[in-house]
Amino acid sequence: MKVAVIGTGYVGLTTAVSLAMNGHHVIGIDLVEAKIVKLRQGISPIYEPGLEEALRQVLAAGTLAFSTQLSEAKDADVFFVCVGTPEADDGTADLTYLYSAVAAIKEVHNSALQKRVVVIKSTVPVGTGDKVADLLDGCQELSVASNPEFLREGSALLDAIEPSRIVIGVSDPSTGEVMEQLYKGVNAPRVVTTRANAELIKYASNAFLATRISFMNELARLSTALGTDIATIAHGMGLDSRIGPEFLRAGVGYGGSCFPKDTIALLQLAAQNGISLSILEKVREVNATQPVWFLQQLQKLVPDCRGKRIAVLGLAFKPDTDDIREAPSLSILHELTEQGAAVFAYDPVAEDAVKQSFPNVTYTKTAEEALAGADAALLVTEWKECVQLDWERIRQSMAQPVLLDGRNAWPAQTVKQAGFTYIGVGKS
Ligand SMILES: NC(=O)c1ccc[n+]([C@@H]2O[C@H](COP(=O)([O-])OP(=O)(O)OC[C@H]3O[C@@H](n4cnc5c(N)ncnc54)[C@H](O)[C@@H]3O)[C@@H](O)[C@H]2O)c1
Ligand SMILES: O=c1ccn([C@@H]2O[C@H](COP(=O)(O)OP(=O)(O)O[C@H]3O[C@H](CO)[C@@H](O)[C@H](O)[C@H]3O)[C@@H](O)[C@H]2O)c(=O)[nH]1
Repeated sequence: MKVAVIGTGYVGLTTAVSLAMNGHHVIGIDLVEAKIVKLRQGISPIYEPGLEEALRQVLAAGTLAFSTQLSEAKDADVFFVCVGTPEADDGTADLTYLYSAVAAIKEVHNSALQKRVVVIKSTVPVGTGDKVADLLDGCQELSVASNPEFLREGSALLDAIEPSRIVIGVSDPSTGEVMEQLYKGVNAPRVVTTRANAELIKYASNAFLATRISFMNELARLSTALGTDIATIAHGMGLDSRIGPEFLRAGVGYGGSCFPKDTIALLQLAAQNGISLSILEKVREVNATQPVWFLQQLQKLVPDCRGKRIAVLGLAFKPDTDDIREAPSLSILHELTEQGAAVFAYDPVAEDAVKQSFPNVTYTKTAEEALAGADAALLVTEWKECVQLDWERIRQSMAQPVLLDGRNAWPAQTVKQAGFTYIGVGKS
């Protein structure tokens, strides 16, 4: 099929590459010319292991092309809308990009006889698909499907190729058939339902995952008070198949481009409908205070950070991405610099994104460099470069052997044996 993918961020780019790998003829569209220029050269504007290689393969095979002009894709059978839906000032999802993409489709699409589908992949509030259908009312051959995306940054392409499920929201069977043709050969359970259900499945999934994390983070605070080990507790809980092992890792809090904005958007959607999602409110509150709680643990060991050299390892909101949107590292850097600490930070790929906001931080080329001479070290993102370290050498290079493990990823026993004072999140 001929497919236009509008927006070449995480979702658009991985959608375009995976569809092209599946034999569709795909054209990726973005307003930002610099992105398109790079993409045409096989350079991915986002960092993810393996993504650039896959991009180059489909470019070479001729199944994927890029343009700034949607008119070049006017013959597409399917228009994927993958533009951002960021948090507006009031916490609702800002649909400006989405509606302008829809207007562009309406303007360029080639009013042929065959059916064409506008697929909303962006995360949007319940009712948006119906509004888009209303906007396209005059275009008989265009129908609208909601097809939310569940990929995770860092493994986005793999998640697009092998999704956990394909959720398709449609209002007529023939649109469902086009979607089925599009995903032919993709081995994943299907949920074919209404657009509204599909839209809510997306928000509910993210809200539930965020809830698990905040539940474990709050429990970690109790675990610290009791002297128990949250990782062992999570393991014991996760063996129950009704609970499962995923998303039970306590840490410095969740970040990223999705959980923060999608939880507030869901709260606002509920409020607009007269419903209070009080559990979700707490989830956000716990997440906002988790970096604060973490720094209180540092205070136990370093009561006054003024003039102290503090190493911060990891800045991206999670490993294998250069995304720093809503990363817990940002509030940690802010607080430490406010307190007058001399902060030495290391991240294998996210340094440039952070630099502008924190010019007073010293950025190092290796984790070892950040740790040398430090009075304490904080693990904020569990990059392998920040976790697999020669602890004997680090012990000798640090001014004070103090480790605060914000991801429970350092080997607690090993570092203690090497002479470090170690504190994790909900474990000591
Ligand atoms: N990032 C994720 O992991 C993820 C996962 C699942 C769902 N989502 C959802 O998918 C959507 C996109 O997320 P993202 O992270 O890829 O966003 P992004 O902001 O990284 O990328 C969006 C891209 O769309 C482009 N764009 C905006 N308006 C356009 C237009 N009219 N025509 C062409 N291009 C246009 C922008 O220039 C940008 O490159 C959001 O709704 C998000 O919530 C994101
Ligand atoms: O047990 C855990 C798991 C994750 N995290 C943190 O949670 C955040 C989000 O992680 P993850 O969900 O892996 O990354 P995202 O790429 O933001 O993916 C989420 O958000 C996407 C955008 O909507 C969805 O598509 C995905 O299904 C959903 O997992 C990160 O800061 C992680 O460090 C924890 O603290 N503990």
